[in-house]
Amino acid sequence: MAAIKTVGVIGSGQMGNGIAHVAALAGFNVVLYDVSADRLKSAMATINGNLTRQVAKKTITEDAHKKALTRITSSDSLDGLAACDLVIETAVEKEEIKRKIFHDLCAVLKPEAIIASNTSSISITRLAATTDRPEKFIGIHFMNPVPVMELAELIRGIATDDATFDAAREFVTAMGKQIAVSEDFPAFIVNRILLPMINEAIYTLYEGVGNVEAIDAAMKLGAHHPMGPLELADFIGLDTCLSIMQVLHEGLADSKYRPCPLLVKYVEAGWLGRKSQRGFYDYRGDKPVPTR
Ligand SMILES: CC(=O)CC(=O)SCCNC(=O)CCNC(=O)[C@H](O)C(C)(C)COP(=O)(O)OP(=O)(O)OC[C@H]1O[C@@H](n2cnc3c(N)ncnc32)[C@H](O)[C@@H]1OP(=O)(O)O
Ligand SMILES: NC(=O)C1=CN([C@@H]2O[C@H](COP(=O)(O)OP(=O)(O)OC[C@H]3O[C@@H](n4cnc5c(N)ncnc54)[C@H](OP(=O)(O)O)[C@@H]3O)[C@@H](O)[C@H]2O)C=CC1
Repeated sequence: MAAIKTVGVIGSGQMGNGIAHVAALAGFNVVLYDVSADRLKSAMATINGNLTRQVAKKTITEDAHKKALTRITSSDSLDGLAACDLVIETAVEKEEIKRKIFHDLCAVLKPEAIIASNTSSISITRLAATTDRPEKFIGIHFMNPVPVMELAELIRGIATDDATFDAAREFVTAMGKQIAVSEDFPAFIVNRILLPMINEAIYTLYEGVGNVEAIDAAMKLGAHHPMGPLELADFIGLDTCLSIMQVLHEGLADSKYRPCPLLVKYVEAGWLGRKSQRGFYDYRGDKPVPTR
């Protein structure tokens, strides 16, 4: 298989901009695509801001910052991804949206290109089956924030061939990440363990066992988690948390994965966490204020 030089990233949200940032720093050419030109603009500003912070902290040089930026181009059309050797899909955690993206992407992509999904939970085998190249399809699941977290999970679908797995492993290693290989079961390893914990924290709030501050303080100070579970849920995005719990609940058919009704209510309200300025905390003022 030819070496990966140009990487496409679909979706320029928090994961998409993080993957583009780290891939460009690692020397890959990156084409960042999103349906919204405004989103692309703000993603480029976020990447520049995060690179600037790394320069200030002396983790990268100013030259590396400048070079990384020149390696990233943005495109508001999928046609912009035609020359990519690898495309990583990182749009919202909704299967029907991902299926449509893969359908449209296959029409423009060269036949030898690899397609990866950064999905948090959805079956790689099922997503691969919507493409014209299931043997060249793989799950590469980065963690948030991508520039900071050390891990990426690699998930093979039933048809993923060895050459694709090896190329993905090489790519992730070049990005400076460690790998955990997961079988293709709902939510893989990290989210199979992490999301039920977050969902349980929301039940703890729903049942009045503790308020937002008490629950987060308990897990930060009592279990040394870097963020409390409700703060982390806001950071991930409550829509994404709910989608992952729904995939676990449906995919494993076990009531222990039932999404907490309070999580459903927050998502229905459009209170999605940090990205919408309100979730278990309200981020519109100087300091986050608990909403319960
Ligand atoms: C849902 C899924 O599918 C899977 C997932 O990703 S689940 C989520 C996994 N992620 C986590 O669990 C994150 C848990 N939280 C943490 O580890 C930490 O709170 C954190 C690393 C995010 C921030 O740490 P902190 O100490 O509170 O903040 P801060 O001191 O400002 O930042 C620590 C470092 O991260 C960097 N950083 C923080 N946020 C960043 C961002 N969004 N982008 C780039 N760099 C960032 C900072 O520059 C800083 O770098 P140095 O160590 O070089 O100084
Ligand atoms: N948040 C997290 O902690 C993690 C998330 N993930 C996974 O990564 C993916 C993205 O998550 P995240 O970055 O948090 O989500 P965000 O909501 O931050 O970003 C999603 C982006 O995708 C865009 N988008 C929506 N529809 C399309 C489309 N049809 N084509 C292209 N772009 C589209 C959105 O645009 P608009 O807003 O205009 O709709 C938005 O810019 C999900 O699959 C998620 O499960 C994986 C690891 C960690």
